[in-house]
Amino acid sequence: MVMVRERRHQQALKLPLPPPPVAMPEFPYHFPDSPGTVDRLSDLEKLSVLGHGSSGTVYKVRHLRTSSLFALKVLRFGPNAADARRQAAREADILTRVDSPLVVLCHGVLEGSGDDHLCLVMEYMAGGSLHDVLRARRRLPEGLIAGVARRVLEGLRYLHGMGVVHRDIKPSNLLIGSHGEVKIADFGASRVVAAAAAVGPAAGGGDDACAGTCAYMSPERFDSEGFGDGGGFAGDVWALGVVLLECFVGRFPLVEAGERPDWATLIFVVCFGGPPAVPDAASPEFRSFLGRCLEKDWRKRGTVGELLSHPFVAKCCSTEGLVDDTFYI
Ligand SMILES: Nc1ncnc2c1ncn2[C@@H]1O[C@H](COP(=O)(O)OP(=O)(O)OP(=O)(O)O)[C@@H](O)[C@H]1O
Repeated sequence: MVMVRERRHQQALKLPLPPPPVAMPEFPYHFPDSPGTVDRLSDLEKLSVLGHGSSGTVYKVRHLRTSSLFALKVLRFGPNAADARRQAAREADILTRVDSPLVVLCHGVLEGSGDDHLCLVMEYMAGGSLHDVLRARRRLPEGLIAGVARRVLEGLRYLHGMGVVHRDIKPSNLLIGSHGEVKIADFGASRVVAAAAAVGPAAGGGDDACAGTCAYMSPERFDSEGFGDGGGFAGDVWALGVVLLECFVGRFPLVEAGERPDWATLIFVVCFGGPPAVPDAASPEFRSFLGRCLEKDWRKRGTVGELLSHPFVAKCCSTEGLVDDTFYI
């Protein structure tokens, strides 16, 4: 094994290319075709804090002239401002490309008063995130999980078709509208790869293997040498599988209850452990679906297209129950 690894290192004369430079767009960024464009921070009134993330705070805001509600995501550039700016520019660049009811839309990208933060004016999602729902309800019934799976797969089909790999699918990045509709949010870790490569699971995953949240990372993102590089799109499918299993068991499913999913523990479990355990209570269809998402070899993992015709998601589409108490266990 050591010899094989040594030989692999000797052959690895190709260095990964540096990431392509991301041009900083001019702010305020205008979305020419969007009637809901917001181009001045002073037009927005802060109403409340919706949540905090690693890159900043999200506020619920009202547009003074139209009374429309938005979520204002304030990205703060800390001491490592150049990296954070590059990431924000990348996120803004992707947001300007996407336009789908399956994705949380952006209505403006604005500079704050200083140059230490950037504001994204996002579609307001009244139901919060899937993370909020799980915190309140702990577990979801299979019918709702199937609905979430279908929506996220449709969103991934749209994004992957445009060459966008999300790379951070997790409960707090799946937002819920007032009628329970699920949309994919947060493109801070995403990459655009060649759209032509997006038809299969084999497209490259980009430069920094660690972008996004490591808890939902696939084996090939933890160890591209051992599992083979090229899990960009397939990595989103793995993350979806972990999210759905979490919805079923009511806690992060890859470690024991009470154990912290730190980097070392996760590498051990994800790369060296067996396939994630699915409780006996899961139906055969759900079990089979999870097995296709959580296949450790990305080459054998289910593709988005295949999973959309899987019996588990083919029979149910509704996610209305995410905002309706009577649906819960
Ligand atoms: N468009 C939105 N509408 C309603 N609530 C939102 C919206 N965007 C974010 N939120 C809320 O704000 C919280 C923080 O979002 P944010 O994207 O900053 O961080 P995160 O995804 O939770 O974590 P991190 O960015 O560290 O991975 C979310 O969990 C969600 O509850």
